[in-house]
Amino acid sequence: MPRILIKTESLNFNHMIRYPDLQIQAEKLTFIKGPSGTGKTTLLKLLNATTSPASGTICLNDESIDSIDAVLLRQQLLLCGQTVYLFDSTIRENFAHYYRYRNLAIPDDDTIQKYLTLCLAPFPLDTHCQTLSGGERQRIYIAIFLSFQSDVLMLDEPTSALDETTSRKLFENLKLLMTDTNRTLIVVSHDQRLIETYADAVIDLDAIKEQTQRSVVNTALTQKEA
Ligand SMILES: Nc1ncnc2c1ncn2[C@@H]1O[C@H](COP(=O)(O)OP(=O)(O)OP(=O)(O)O)[C@@H](O)[C@H]1O
Repeated sequence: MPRILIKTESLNFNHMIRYPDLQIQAEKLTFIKGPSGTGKTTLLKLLNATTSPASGTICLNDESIDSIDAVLLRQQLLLCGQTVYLFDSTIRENFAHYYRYRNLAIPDDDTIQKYLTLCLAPFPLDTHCQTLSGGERQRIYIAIFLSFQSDVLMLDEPTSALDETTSRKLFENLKLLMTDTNRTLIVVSHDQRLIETYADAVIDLDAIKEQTQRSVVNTALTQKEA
């Protein structure tokens, strides 16, 4: 029986977006899709309390996130946003900056290289990030977040700067790693081919919007057959 990791109830953002009650399974890859402006990014931010709902509840393992320390919550539900923030320094220094910011020991070169390789960015660690392409920078940014090994990794549009082949390879690696390590991946994406190939579950906010308009608000979880 799949374990429910996250449950939302009567979630309302800014009296503007009314989410139906959602359930996200542990150790699965859940995609969130829907047209621009339907509240995909906002949902990720609500889940790790980067932003607050006007009303409604979010539970992580049956515990309200209101009773979880915000820093711990954000470490557990790590959000890798759609805007890539890298410092104008080397790849090694970028990892170091992010680890120092979190007061964590900086990983050794082999570990950094392992995550870069998983994210299809196997560049020398002394490469300056400002010399890299948009897609290369995006992969390095994801590698940094992946390396924190959070229980839940939330990726917002992780393939927006990547071609189809690179996107697929990245997701093959991500899915394998998260499955092997019993971790949960939640991904906002518009890429229907990626969703069809890799999703264990899909939350479609467009369908939700239509359901809401018809006042038939049900679970948004479309679970694929195992
Ligand atoms: N802090 C905020 N205050 C008020 N409104 C906000 C705030 N953040 C987002 N919104 C609004 O909420 C709606 C949903 O935004 P969100 O970024 O979640 O959409 P999205 O589905 O991720 O869109 P996209 O696919 O374009 O990234 C938008 O209308 C946006 O303007």
